[in-house]
Amino acid sequence: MAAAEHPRLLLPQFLSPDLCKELEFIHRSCGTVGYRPNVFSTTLSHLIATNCAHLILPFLSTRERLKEKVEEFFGCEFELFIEFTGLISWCKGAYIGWHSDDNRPYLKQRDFAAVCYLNSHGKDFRGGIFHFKEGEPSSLVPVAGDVVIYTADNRNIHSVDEVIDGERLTLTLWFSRDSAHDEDAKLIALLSQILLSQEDDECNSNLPLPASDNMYWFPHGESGFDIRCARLQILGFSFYSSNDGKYNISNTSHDPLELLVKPLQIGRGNEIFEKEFINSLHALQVVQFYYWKAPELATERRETGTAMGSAQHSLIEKSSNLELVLPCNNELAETVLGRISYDDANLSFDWSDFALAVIRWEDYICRLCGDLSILMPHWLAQRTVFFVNPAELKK
Ligand SMILES: O=C(O)CCC(=O)C(=O)O
Ligand SMILES: [Fe+2]
Repeated sequence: MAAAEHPRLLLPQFLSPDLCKELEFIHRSCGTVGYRPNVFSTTLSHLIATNCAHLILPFLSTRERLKEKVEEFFGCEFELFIEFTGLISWCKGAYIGWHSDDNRPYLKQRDFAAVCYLNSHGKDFRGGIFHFKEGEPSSLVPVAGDVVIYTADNRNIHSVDEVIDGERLTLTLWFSRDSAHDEDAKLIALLSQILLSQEDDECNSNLPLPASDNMYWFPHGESGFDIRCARLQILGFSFYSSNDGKYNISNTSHDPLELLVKPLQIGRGNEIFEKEFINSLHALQVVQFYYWKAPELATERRETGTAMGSAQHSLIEKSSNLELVLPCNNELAETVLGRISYDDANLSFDWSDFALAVIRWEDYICRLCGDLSILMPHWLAQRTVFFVNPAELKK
């Protein structure tokens, strides 16, 4: 069958390995339960709504590069709007049968799809192979950095095999010709609200604020798990009460999940890290940042022969009454989220590297917040969220 009957485009290695890791860090720190069983997602509006507007910056240049590619390939320059941008992960048991992406009355506005693979089949997950019903290529094995673009109509009916193990992560975008579905307009509206509410509250402006608990709850029969607990737990950490048990479960008459929005500490093995985090999402973001940077931190330590973070932290010996007892089925969490692989599978956890990661995370967030404050007035004036190097604007 001729290619024109099934218009699609493959862009191998369109995203750099480090960008794939950065987006993975964002998803694992900020993601919520998704729209289908065993699927998790992080949308740009969710990032803005949870006080992490600065974390939309790493998406922007790829978003624009993809829109240009789609317009050029399908010959519709300057006609398209981005309808949706999101990180979507599929865990054990997730799959989708034959469908086109515009196959519901409320999805008719979708004209094109771009799926960017952020991790790789075989290494990070098993199953999850993509198939087109007709035309070539008939199957795609996800490889981190690769992108597939296709029309959202029935010329590109496709399916994804069930994920057997691990977490399959993509950055997925849909494009529309209909300006009523312009994602930027929604983002600008949200950003303007946030800007207004932040005027009186400067100091906490770059720490994550959790959404409602149900957005993090993965239900399973009578039990389930909170994704914030699960993500920490599968890496070997637990949450601990700070303030000598002031917030511990026995002192709370409310829902134990409320402890996740209060100050807390984290621990591992017999040790609790002394730093207090403002809430579970703050702690989770720093832990995920550590895992993004861990290979580079370990190399630095080996090369310089010193643990640079060692001067900057102290550990408290664990006392069991401080561990937060939360309603999380850990066994289920491990089954659903699977084993996590890192670049260097032999990398062992190191608290002094972690302490250094805390400092590097603060620098990273400060840089993004600085960039955001330069870009935001331009976005609000032009009613679109665009990428430009902030240094260019300062000139
Ligand atoms: O993740 C993929 O490879 C495609 C997912 C898909 O078909 C969809 O979300 O509609
Ligand atoms: Fe699809």
